[in-house]
Amino acid sequence: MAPPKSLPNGIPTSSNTVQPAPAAVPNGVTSTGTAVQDGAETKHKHIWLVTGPAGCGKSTVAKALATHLNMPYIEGDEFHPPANIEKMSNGIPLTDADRWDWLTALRQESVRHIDAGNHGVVLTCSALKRKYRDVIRVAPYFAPGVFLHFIYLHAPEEVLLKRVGARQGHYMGANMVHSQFSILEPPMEDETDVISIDVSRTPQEVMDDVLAQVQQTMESDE
Ligand SMILES: Nc1ncnc2c1ncn2[C@@H]1O[C@H](COP(=O)(O)OP(=O)(O)O)[C@@H](O)[C@H]1O
Ligand SMILES: O=C(O)[C@H](O)[C@@H](O)[C@H](O)[C@H](O)COP(=O)(O)O
Repeated sequence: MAPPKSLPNGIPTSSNTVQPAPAAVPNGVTSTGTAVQDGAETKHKHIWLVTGPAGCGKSTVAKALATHLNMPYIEGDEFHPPANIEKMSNGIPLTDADRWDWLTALRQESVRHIDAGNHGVVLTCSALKRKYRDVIRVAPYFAPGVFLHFIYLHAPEEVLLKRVGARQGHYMGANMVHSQFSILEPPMEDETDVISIDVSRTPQEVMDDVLAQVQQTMESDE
């Protein structure tokens, strides 16, 4: 399939050029049953994208999942240009325009890891709006055969407010949480490449659920 039409910065122009998502991108993998313990066992390559608003636990979950699956981990926060970091540090929410190049960079970095021979990759990105998720959903155009899965972490705003408030040394302050919720578009039912996880539970409960659902996703498409 030809790559979608894109803007000069490589961003697909609109949803009518971003066809892939739920139906066209298979959501699972044939595995030997040991896939979750050893990702190298899987036949297909995977991008596991951990999403949700600030403080939902993306980094926490992604690091543990990457270790478990023996895959590289891409920390989305590290791919913001300095101008974005400065804005967020000053309590100014990013705009769509601020996010496009960042989203493309994350997609390209994921594809780069797949091209380099890794059997999969785990990355973090808030991906608050559906059109942001759609930017990543075109990854299989650039890495044919890769399967993309979103792991959407959700909890009430008050819970995340407390967690971001308690977190030390991060440019994203608690004053940014409300703006994240105000633009959040939780994945809809037709976004069938999404696993939803309630993160208002303990880290252990969250991780147990993530690993169970990841394994189930893989096995259901065997
Ligand atoms: N399930 C959880 N329960 C309590 N605290 C958590 C949980 N998951 C993560 N945290 C803590 O909440 C804060 C935000 O988590 P983090 O992984 O940085 O979120 P994100 O990457 O989505 O912004 C961190 O201080 C982290 O240790
Ligand atoms: O750890 C966090 O608090 C978030 O991951 C945060 O650092 C992320 O970079 C922003 O969410 C920027 O992107 P958005 O404004 O698109 O969420």
